Amino acid sequence: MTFIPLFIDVSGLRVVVFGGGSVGTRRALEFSSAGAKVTVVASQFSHELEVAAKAGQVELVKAEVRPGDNVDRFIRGAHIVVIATSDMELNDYLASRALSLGVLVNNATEARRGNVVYPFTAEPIEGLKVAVTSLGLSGVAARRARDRIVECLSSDRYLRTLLSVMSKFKEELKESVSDPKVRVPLYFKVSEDEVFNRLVEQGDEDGALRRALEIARASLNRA
Ligand SMILES: C[C@@]1(CC(=O)O)C2=NC(=C\c3[nH]c(c(CCC(=O)O)c3CC(=O)O)Cc3[nH]c(c(CC(=O)O)c3CCC(=O)O)/C=C3\N/C(=C\2)[C@@H](CCC(=O)O)[C@]3(C)CC(=O)O)/[C@H]1CCC(=O)O
Ligand SMILES: NC(=O)c1ccc[n+]([C@@H]2O[C@H](COP(=O)([O-])OP(=O)(O)OC[C@H]3O[C@@H](n4cnc5c(N)ncnc54)[C@H](O)[C@@H]3O)[C@@H](O)[C@H]2O)c1
Repeated sequence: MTFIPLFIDVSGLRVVVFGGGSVGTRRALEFSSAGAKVTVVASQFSHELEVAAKAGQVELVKAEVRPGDNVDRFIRGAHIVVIATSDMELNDYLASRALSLGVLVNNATEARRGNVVYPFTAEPIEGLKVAVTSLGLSGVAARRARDRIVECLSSDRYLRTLLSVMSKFKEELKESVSDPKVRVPLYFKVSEDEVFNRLVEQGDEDGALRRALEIARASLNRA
């Protein structure tokens, strides 16, 4: 089994969450605040979910489900199914039904009995979004790894300046050079230039951007 990392815009997607306890609540609210249409199926719901349902943020379906029940009626039409009940046998059953219906499955109780894993994340650091997972091996280790990456990125002035300068450079180049085959080599050329890197290191955004544009102009004039 190979998991590849993706960042997904879930707005407008239909998400069905089985389980309305602490994990089901967290997932349902996160998907809902990212714009997904969320339905939670569970025998009991947290207070938070009831409040969210009253505010129209999630839909609640109260049902006691057993392995072997017809659960396809809940799953059909969903893009993503989240499995987070406290009944392990039921979770296995739900996972196998959802997988056989071709739906993306996030199994919060056993990562590899699903095909989407929920990573440890952080607020974007200067535009960089971090997500780390151990694919269920150890959440404790994955959380520590996330914290270390965040610490490292937050104190890295070079990277912060580089991101800001390169995004502006890219914007300018996209306006004047329509062919990406011409644009992209310029990004690499700039990122390897010693003077450019020194300016970035010094946090001189304006100077670094000027240098990048100079390099681009010189290359384009030569071509
Ligand atoms: C990121 C975060 C997202 C989220 O859940 O929202 C997340 N776990 C978080 C919290 C958390 N997890 C656990 C506790 C209880 C206390 C503790 O143990 O610390 C708490 C704390 C709490 O709940 O508050 C224990 C636990 N976690 C899993 C199992 C089942 C198992 O491992 O079999 C067990 C029981 C283990 C056992 O019984 O032994 C499984 C998963 N947890 C994952 C993600 C996925 C891959 C993780 C990886 O990279 O390996 C995966 C596979 C689920 C998935 O893919 O959906 C969230 C971060 C919040 C933050 O940012 O700090
Ligand atoms: N972050 C994570 O990914 C993480 C963290 C902790 C635990 N877990 C796993 O997730 C599972 C759920 O954890 P929790 O803390 O949310 O549990 P919880 O006890 O708070 O909630 C369980 C939910 O499942 C529902 N449920 C149980 N049996 C049901 C049935 N037969 N039909 C319908 N609904 C049923 C309950 O009504 C409740 O809403 C745990 O068993 C654990 O394996 C994952």
